[in-house]
Amino acid sequence: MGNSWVDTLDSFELISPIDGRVIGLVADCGPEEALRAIDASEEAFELWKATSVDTRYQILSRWAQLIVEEKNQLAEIMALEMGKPLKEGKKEVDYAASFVWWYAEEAKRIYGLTIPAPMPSKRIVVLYEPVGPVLAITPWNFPAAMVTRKAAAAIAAGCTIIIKPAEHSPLTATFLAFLWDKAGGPPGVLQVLPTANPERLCKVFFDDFRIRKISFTGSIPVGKAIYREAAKTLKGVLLELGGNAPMIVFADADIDTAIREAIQAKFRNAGQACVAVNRLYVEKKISEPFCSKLVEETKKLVLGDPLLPSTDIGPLVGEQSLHKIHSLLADVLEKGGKILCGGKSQGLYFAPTIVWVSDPSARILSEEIFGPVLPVIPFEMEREVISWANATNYGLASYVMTSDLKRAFRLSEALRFGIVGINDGRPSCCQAPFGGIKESGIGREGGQWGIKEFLETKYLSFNLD
Ligand SMILES: NC(=O)c1ccc[n+]([C@@H]2O[C@H](COP(=O)([O-])OP(=O)(O)OC[C@H]3O[C@@H](n4cnc5c(N)ncnc54)[C@H](O)[C@@H]3O)[C@@H](O)[C@H]2O)c1
Ligand SMILES: O=CCCC(=O)O
Repeated sequence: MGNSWVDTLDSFELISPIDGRVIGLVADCGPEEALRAIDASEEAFELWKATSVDTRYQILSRWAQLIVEEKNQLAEIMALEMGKPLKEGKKEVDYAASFVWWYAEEAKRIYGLTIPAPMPSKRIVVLYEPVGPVLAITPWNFPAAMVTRKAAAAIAAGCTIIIKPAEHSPLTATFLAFLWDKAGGPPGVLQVLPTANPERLCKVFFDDFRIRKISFTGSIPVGKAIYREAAKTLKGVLLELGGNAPMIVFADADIDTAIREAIQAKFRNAGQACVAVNRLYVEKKISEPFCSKLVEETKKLVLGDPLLPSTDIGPLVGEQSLHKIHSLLADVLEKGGKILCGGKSQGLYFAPTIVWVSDPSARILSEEIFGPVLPVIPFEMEREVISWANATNYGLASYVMTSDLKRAFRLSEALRFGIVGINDGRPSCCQAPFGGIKESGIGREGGQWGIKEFLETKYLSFNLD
């Protein structure tokens, strides 16, 4: 807390999904620690908001550098605490650092405005100021990038930030805080409070007027609850919630590209990504050859110990995910579907699976799978597949595979999602606006949009008469 490590009365066991072993005891922060953190955050805010953008740039750059230098260590921590394979973990560390580099630079570009006034004696000036202390609540599936995507933008804007990481991944966030300290980050600007009881801890933050913004990434039900809580003291909210991404493959697509991108978009992080393909619509006239090639490529993915460099897919994060996936598959099979490959699990290790779905009422098409299972559905008409793709309350990512330029534009405009990947299964990057519409969220992270979430607009009216 501040920049010092604090002992708590309680702790909780951190269990690795690799083999169910206890890998550590983590401080279980409660209301007392929450209040201390808010005091420190408020005190630090007065100093941090007044720092020069050069200072912010230098500290953030050093933080980014240290994150990259500790890539192997961070990847190992992620593998141990939430099961991400090392090779993916290293990519995530680069992705996490890219936000810090980006916002180190973006701090320099918080430009105000002057506006021609209605009278010769008046001047209008518009300034952007940091919103104040921020609470960030992050998920376990991208334990490094979801922290830096929020923290770097908030800190660059001049805010202070308190991070409450997910119960499955407190160590990655804590290690990032250690690196922040090492980079010369001042006390109280970035704090991490792990807990086994998020509701009890976060109530203190929700009720405290001094927290002026909540940036949340996680599931839709929790996002909605946070939205209600934030309303009590009218805090701003940034909500990055779940997805149910369609990928539509037209017969005119480059099939090798479509398969490569589908595999990438589905099996990254064992399907535990908000932008993961949840429904793969394939034009009927190519569906058979497409599926056999897709199955052939999927079978090449290596399932196993995430600490081994050859592993592509590690364990699921917990039992709850496992039960959900088995139940979604059982429902598909009951409704006439067919497993084309995979479908089996051993412990938390679930084989990469392709399943043919013939009944549109299958639950797997309307719920977020969050695991390595790819449902394939044939279609015949463009208009029909657009309406199927849009028939969801989710609105995060969507994908179109086509070589027809006119179709690419038509589909980009017709799909009601915040992100459309055109022949691209991995659109996420630090430069672009990431976020959803409908129930997938409010606001955007990344690029020039991410920093604006942490800025207020102030209007100065000068009367020179
Ligand atoms: N849109 C995005 O950018 C994005 C990115 C990653 C994950 N997600 C979504 O996150 C979900 C998976 O992550 P998850 O299982 O960790 O989600 P989750 O909603 O269960 O938990 C997310 C965070 O909220 C905390 N939390 C849970 N209940 C809370 C409460 N009552 N008060 C305060 N905090 C609470 C958790 O401890 C965790 O830190 C999926 O739906 C996925 O699509 C979205
Ligand atoms: O889980 C969703 C976040 C991953 C991403 O930023 O691509």
